[in-house]
Amino acid sequence: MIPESLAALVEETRGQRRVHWAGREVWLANEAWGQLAVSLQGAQVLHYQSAPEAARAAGAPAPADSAAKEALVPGGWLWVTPTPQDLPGAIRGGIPLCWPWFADENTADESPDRSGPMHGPARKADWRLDAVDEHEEGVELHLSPEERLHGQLIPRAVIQANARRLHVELITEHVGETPVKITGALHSYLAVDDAFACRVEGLAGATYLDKLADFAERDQQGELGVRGPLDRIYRSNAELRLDDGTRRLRIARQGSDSAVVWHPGDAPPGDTSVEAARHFLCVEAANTRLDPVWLVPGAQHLLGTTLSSEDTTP
Ligand SMILES: O=P(O)(O)OC[C@H]1O[C@H](O)[C@H](O)[C@@H](O)[C@@H]1O
Repeated sequence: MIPESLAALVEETRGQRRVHWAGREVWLANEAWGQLAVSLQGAQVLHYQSAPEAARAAGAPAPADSAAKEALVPGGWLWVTPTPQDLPGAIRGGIPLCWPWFADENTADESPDRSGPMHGPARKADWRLDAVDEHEEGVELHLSPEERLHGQLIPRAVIQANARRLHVELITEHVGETPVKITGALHSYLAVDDAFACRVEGLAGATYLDKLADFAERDQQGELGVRGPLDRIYRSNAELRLDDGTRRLRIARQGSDSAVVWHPGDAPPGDTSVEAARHFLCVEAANTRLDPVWLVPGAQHLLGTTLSSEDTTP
């Protein structure tokens, strides 16, 4: 579910190409296996739609969103705001890479006054496409930041897309001399019919920190039904299912013992209308204060997420 100007660029693509959208350079693919859009700002996947999903979605009506400058076009597993911030802001939507910290959790390690940017510098930085590995079944992209973002750590991103799944990896390599603590997230904005009619399965019985209640620790009673604003960090490495009543998305995570579920309710950030916000739910593969990673010199950490549809995956 992406803005119609981006959807039009994807539809007009035959094979692969680079375009400019919302002031960012964006790599597009429209292939037999499906569609993919990746912004080079932040190595951020903006859109993924498998060919089987496209066939099912054809003809679905666009959701009403009169407040937006342009309509959100249905289709795909990811949501992008129709009113993105100008550069150097980050685009709200798709899968932003939060690195090397989640929210403001260990900015203290970066800046003693905890003044580092929310979710770290990676999501606003320029990344370059180091390699595109195409094959009949899909594509694999490798990206790295244009500039050093940390004195001792180097991140890189791997994005794989084919007709069955979207897989994103954020790999951190320690090239320095002293141990460093990292957190982070693959901050997936998943496209849903109605955020407040969603069910997230796989978290029943898990404990969570409720960020809307000063990080109070609670237990998840039964499966999670989203009915309003929430901002929770679940202690869980379980595979999750997001059911919005129209489709079921499977969310697997690698190297992540924290699952963040976030929706701002009827008070979304300024770059998103209330109506547009009804069509996303964030379910994030994360490392947070519950499972920070201490990287030692020479070590690597991989944070990954794999999205697949229960309808298309055998
Ligand atoms: O507005 P952003 O900086 O993109 O952050 C959006 C959201 O990200 C995470 O999900 C956090 O748990 C939320 O507390 C935060 O509001």
